[in-house]
Amino acid sequence: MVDGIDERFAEQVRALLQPPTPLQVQEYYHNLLTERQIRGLKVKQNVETGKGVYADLDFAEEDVVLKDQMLFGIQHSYNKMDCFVCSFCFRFIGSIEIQIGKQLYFQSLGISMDIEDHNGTCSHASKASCWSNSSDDEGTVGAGDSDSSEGCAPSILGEINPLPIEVVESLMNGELRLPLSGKFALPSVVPCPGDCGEAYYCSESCAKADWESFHSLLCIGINSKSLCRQALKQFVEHANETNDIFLLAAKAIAFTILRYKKFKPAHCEEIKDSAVSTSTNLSVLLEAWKPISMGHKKGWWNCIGEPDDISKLERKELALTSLQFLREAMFDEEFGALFTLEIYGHIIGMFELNNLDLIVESPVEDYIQFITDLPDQKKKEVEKDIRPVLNALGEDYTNLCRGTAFYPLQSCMNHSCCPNTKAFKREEDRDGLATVIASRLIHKGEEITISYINEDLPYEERQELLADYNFTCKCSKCVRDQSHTDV
Ligand SMILES: C[S@@+](CC[C@H](N)C(=O)[O-])C[C@H]1O[C@@H](n2cnc3c(N)ncnc32)[C@H](O)[C@@H]1O
Repeated sequence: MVDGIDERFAEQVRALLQPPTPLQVQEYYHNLLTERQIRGLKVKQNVETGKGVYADLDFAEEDVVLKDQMLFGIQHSYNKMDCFVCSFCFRFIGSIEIQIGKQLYFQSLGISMDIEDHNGTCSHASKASCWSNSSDDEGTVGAGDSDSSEGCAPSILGEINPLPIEVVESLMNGELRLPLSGKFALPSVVPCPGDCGEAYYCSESCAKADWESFHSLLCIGINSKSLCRQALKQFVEHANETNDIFLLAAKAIAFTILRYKKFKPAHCEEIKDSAVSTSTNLSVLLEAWKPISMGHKKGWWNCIGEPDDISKLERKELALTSLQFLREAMFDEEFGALFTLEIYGHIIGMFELNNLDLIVESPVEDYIQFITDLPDQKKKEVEKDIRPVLNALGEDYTNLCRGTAFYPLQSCMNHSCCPNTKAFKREEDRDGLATVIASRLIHKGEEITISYINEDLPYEERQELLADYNFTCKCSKCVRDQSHTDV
């Protein structure tokens, strides 16, 4: 596939894809852990498994080992119709009424959909799917299990019965209040400073952070800093129709450009060089790219996909179409290497090898559970107001924000089929942070491991799945299972 830009920027691309030295790795993660005030962890490299995270103190079973803030994350486009969340930190925003109203609105248009968890590394139980549709008398509530991570809430949802559109609209615009919803107050909605009507936030600080880190270049609103908003719209449409991982790759590119622009004046000042040379530009670009340079990566077309996945050539063609829209929207010769197919493919490949499913539980579920658990008399009082809304929601009500995200520390954790931690959201984890919990006692000095797959599968199936990550697992369980297979 001929691509002139790739040839022109070949040298810079080589520099960007050069793996960091052990010293650079050590420095980067030391600074990251210090800045984020994360205690008890170290990142070290070893010859066999590359970077890994190690315990720097003892952790008891169930201790939180890490809460990791993502570098790049997106909510899946199909999920935006069901869950209204902050575009930066992924907390639910607005109000219970807005959440329900939006979902009912898209449901009424026939375009709401939920796609169940797929092959992610983060195990999480969706309660919505196991709610029974108890259409019996109002007010009768079973003594259900209220454990949010596993139990099935006793339902007071009735037959599906759509609400008139005026009622749905009054939920969305705040005119209609649901009983006792004030107990589940959510942050007010802050609109995008670029006025795109696509991104919303839980606070001014999230809006600012998103604008400065990514969104100013990716916004399709009137204050966008991109070169061509039309091309951006086409880029987004293409990504939504094909693979929304392109939206995440665009975030990684925008992030690097914005850092480049921020670092460059200071860098030029430092070297007192007004006629800035190509090598200066490259060193600024390498600095801006550093967080991405640390991620384990290979070209998207060289990642092994599912057997029925698209071919290498199809991946390249798809990525090139996407990249062409992005070039039109924000190409600049100064950091042209970021717009080569080689770099685009490696960013996507990095996400393929490292990403974690982004999952945040909805407060609407807490609200419905709360109503369900009310004493009979109180429930009878509120049911006449809430029953029509619950019946309109129906059983397929979606209660999870779903997306995908790249986390700088969690992505350094190596795999084991007998891991000592699990990536797991607790009841109180209601934002986009990744939470890693100790599943047994971990001693200082031990490597922290997670499982990338379902570790309960038989040996051959585990190795087959791990082939996607390009290694053969040699953990103690695999060594034991293999010796049994060999006998
Ligand atoms: C999510 S990254 C983990 C961090 C990685 N070691 C690094 O250097 O950035 C996944 C990659 O780490 C390596 N890896 C993870 N677990 C491993 C294991 N148990 N044995 C060998 N290699 C492993 C594989 O190359 C895999 O594709």
